[in-house]
Amino acid sequence: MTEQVDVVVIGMGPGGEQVAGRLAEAGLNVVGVEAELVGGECPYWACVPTKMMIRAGNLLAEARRVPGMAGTAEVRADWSPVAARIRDEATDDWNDRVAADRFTDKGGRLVRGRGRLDGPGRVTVGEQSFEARHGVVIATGSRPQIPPVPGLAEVPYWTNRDAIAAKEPPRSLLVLGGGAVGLELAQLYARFGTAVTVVEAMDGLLPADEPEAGALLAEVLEGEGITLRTGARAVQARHDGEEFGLALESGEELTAQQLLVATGRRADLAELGLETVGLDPGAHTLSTDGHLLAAPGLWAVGDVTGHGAFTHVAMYEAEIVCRAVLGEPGPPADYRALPRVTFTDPEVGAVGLTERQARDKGLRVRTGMSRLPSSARGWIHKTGNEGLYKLVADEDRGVLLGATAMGPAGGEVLYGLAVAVQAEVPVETLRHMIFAYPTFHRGVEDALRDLG
Ligand SMILES: Cc1cc2nc3c(=O)[nH]c(=O)nc-3n(C[C@H](O)[C@H](O)[C@H](O)COP(=O)(O)OP(=O)(O)OC[C@H]3O[C@@H](n4cnc5c(N)ncnc54)[C@H](O)[C@@H]3O)c2cc1C
Ligand SMILES: NC(=O)c1ccc[n+]([C@@H]2O[C@H](COP(=O)([O-])OP(=O)(O)OC[C@H]3O[C@@H](n4cnc5c(N)ncnc54)[C@H](O)[C@@H]3O)[C@@H](O)[C@H]2O)c1
Repeated sequence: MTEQVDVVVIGMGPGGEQVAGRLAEAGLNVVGVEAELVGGECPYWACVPTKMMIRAGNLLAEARRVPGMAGTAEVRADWSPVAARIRDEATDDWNDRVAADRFTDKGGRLVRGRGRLDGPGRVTVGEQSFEARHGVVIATGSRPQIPPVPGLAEVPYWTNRDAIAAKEPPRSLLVLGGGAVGLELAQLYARFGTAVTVVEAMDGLLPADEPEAGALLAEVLEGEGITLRTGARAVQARHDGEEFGLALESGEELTAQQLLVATGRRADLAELGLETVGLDPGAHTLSTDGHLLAAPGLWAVGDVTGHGAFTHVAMYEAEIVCRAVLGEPGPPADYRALPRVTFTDPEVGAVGLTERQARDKGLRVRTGMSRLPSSARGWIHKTGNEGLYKLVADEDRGVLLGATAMGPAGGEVLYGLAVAVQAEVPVETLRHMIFAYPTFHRGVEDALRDLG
């Protein structure tokens, strides 16, 4: 028996939950299908618990900055309140009852299991089958991408999930991948006393960001005692029951109690039945139009679209899909001012294009940079004041294409820059603004001056 409904949402992470909840509230008959936990990766194994862990690590770091600034402080790190907060406050011990109730209270129907397309508008979940009058939304997110390093598949490595569920910090940790996941976790574990080594294949950390930001972050992390190996290729992984070993192409072998693989994420589209709606199940992401339509009556939101693996992208796309399904007017998706923040200390906030991306597009680019320690606020702040601002301007149009705000409040400073990129505020207008003294964001004025 096939049940007739209005909409089926496959995957109830931040993107799917938002679509399904809002459409149910609007009175549609919505089925939300979830294979694991309603809420997805973000609240249970990603954004929320990592930011709780980072908050704890940053508290330790701030306390260690007291000497020479405000007296003396004796700091003894203890992981137990961190592990307890993750269980009690962030994840309810990885129980999604609150999130599931939130959806059903809006009038939605939750079906537990793995959803699969079975032709246009049709979805099966185990023995159950649904036909969706308005359409189907794919919001199945992503999972860790494990690189083909010989031996890696045979060893009990950690992914982000294990790093978040850990009941105590390991004595030593090898982190494969110097991107956002790897570096946020590397720094916070190091602050809790773990001896951390990061192995990154590219020449610098955060290779998708401005190289100046990656270089400064490397300096900061090394200053905190983290060992970095950049431009390093892992050629063999092993585990002898006690210890992990990672052999590098250089001949060096790194060892540690734990190995965290943080080398990116990929959408897993193979088992979704995409071939039944004329789409390629071997694709890396689902291609969509400006209103997130992947095929007639089939929308996609979140990590599966490849527009940026961030919760704010999933939620932004969810709103567009809701409008499309409800027939409400609204603009198509616009990713020009996509913001992203890596919550290391200092935070690395970025929006729009990097200098390299802008030049690769053939644009005439001018850049401006300022360093936080030489701003008034940076000088006042003193210890922990590392940071920089970099602006990328389109010389022909006189507007910002992108910007990086790195510093103690880099993610917050980013907001003004994101508005400037989104609204195409002329650089000339930005130059004649008043920047409050002595804020961290005043460094943006210095970077504007450096734009020339
Ligand atoms: C360690 C870490 C930290 C992060 N920190 C941040 C951050 O600070 N800020 C930020 O913006 N982003 C962050 N992210 C990224 C963020 O978690 C993701 O971009 C976000 O969760 C994506 O949401 P989504 O709805 O696309 O998918 P997901 O959250 O992946 O949810 C997809 C859901 O679909 C379910 N599912 C999959 N296949 C099926 C199926 N066939 N049937 C039924 N259900 C299915 C899954 O079980 C899952 O619950 C972080 C990621 C990681 C790994
Ligand atoms: N604060 C945030 O918003 C936040 C935090 C964490 C994750 N995320 C999201 O999750 C996504 C996944 O994060 P991630 O850090 O896993 O991926 P990533 O793509 O950001 O970084 C992965 C890193 O691993 C490196 N790498 C790949 N293969 C390697 C190999 N074999 N050996 C050594 N290094 C290798 C890459 O060069 C890259 O620097 C991010 O792109 C981001 O969208 C966001």
